[in-house]
Amino acid sequence: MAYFTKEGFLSPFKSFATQAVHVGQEPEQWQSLAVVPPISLSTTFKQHEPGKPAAFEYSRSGNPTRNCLEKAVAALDEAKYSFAFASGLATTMTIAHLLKCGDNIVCMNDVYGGTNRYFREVAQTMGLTVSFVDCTNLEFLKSAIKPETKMVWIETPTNPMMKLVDIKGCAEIAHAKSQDVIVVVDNTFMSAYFQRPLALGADICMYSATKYMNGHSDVVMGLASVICSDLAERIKFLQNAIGAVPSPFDCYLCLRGLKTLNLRMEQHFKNAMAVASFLEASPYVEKVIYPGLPSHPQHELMKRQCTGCPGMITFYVRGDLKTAEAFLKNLKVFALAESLGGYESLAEHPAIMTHASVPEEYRKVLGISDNLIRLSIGLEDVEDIIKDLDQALRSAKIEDRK
Ligand SMILES: Cc1ncc(COP(=O)(O)O)c(C=O)c1O
Ligand SMILES: N[C@@H](CCSC[C@H](N)C(=O)O)C(=O)O
Repeated sequence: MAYFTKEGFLSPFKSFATQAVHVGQEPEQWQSLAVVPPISLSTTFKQHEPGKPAAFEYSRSGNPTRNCLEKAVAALDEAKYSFAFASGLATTMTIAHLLKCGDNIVCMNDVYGGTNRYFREVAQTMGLTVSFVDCTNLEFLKSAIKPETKMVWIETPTNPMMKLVDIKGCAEIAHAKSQDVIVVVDNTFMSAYFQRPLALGADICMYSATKYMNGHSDVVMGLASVICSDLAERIKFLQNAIGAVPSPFDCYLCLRGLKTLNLRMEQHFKNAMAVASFLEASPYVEKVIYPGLPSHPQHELMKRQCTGCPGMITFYVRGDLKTAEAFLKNLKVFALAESLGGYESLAEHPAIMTHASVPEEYRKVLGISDNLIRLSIGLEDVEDIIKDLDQALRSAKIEDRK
C-alpha cells in the first residue's frame, strides 16, 4: 500500500476552516443573535415604502439563508461573489445564458454526461454552438478557439475519466485570444478545499454542490463564484430572471455541510489513496485511474494546482460487462448508485448509468467502456471499504490473468 503523503501538493488554503465556520454567519446580523443562521422561509419581505425594500424583497431575488451560504462560498473560493442555484445543471444553464445566439463554447470533451447532454441537446438547439475538445492538450484548445468563441468550459478532474486540465494554461490561452472569453471551471470533483480555479485565472468556478460541497447526499444544488463585479451583476440578474434558485432549507443544509468540508476532504483523500493502491495491486483490476497515484500521467499537474485529491477513483475491471455487473451487484458496503462526494461509498457503471446520455461512439473515444467502474470513496473505515472491494472482485469470478 502506497504511503500516504501530501508532499508536493499545494499548501492548504489559509484560514479555510475558520472561514467555513464563520463567514456570512455573524450572529450580529440577526436581532436574535442566533449563532446558527435561521432557515428563513418567508417568500416575501415587508417594505416600508413602495419600491424601496430593505435588504430583501422576494425570496427568489434574495433570501437571508441563501445570502449566508453565498457569502461563505465566496470566501472559500477566494471570490468576491457567489450565487446558489437549484442544481448543478441549473447553474450550467444560467451560465450558458451569459451568451447569445451564434456564440461558441469550447468544452472539454470528457465532462459529466449531463453537461454533455445539456450542451449538445439543449444549448445547441437554442442557437449556441459547442465544440468538444481535448483540453488536456493546450495546443488543441488554442486551435479550437475561434472568433465566435465566448466561453471555455472545463472540468478537472473530469467525470469519469479523471483527466486533468491545466487551469492556468487554459485561462492564459483563452484570455490571450480575447479578454471576453469566459473561462468556466466545473470544480465539483475537487470542492473549494482542494482547488481554487479563480486564483489560477478562471472567470467562473462552478459546482454541483450536490456532491462534496454539501457532502451528505441530501441536497441537490449548484454554486457559481466570481471575482469580476460586472460578471457578478450579470449572473445575479440571470439568477433572478431565470429563477432556478435553491430552497432556504437546502441552503441551510449546504452551509452546515461546508463546516466539515476540510475534514471530510482530508479523509476522502486518505481513504481513496489506500483504496487506489489496493486496486492497483489487485490481479482482478486492469488499470486504476487516480491522480493521487504516481502512475497517473498527470500526477505532477495534480500536485501543482491542487492541495489534495478527492475520493473519486475510476478503474477497469479485468473482464467484460458481465464481470463489471457481477462486481457491482456483489458490493455490500458500497451502494450501487449515481452521484458522488457524500460520506457514504458509492459505486457505479458510467456507460450504463451516469454517462448513458453520451453517444456510444463518443464514449468509446473517451474510454468509457463496459468494464469501466467509478467509485466514490466515502468516510467509512478504510479496512471495511477495501474488504468489500476485495470480496466483490473475488466473487465476480474474474479470471486471474496476472
Ligand atoms: C462534474 C459534475 N458537474 C455537474 C453535475 C450536475 O449537477 P446536478 O446533478 O447537481 O445538477 C454533475 C452531476 O450531476 C457532475 O458530476
Ligand atoms: N453527476 C452525478 C449524477 C449522475 S446522472 C443523473 C441522471 N441519471 C441524469 O442522467 O441526469 C454523477 O456523476 O454521478
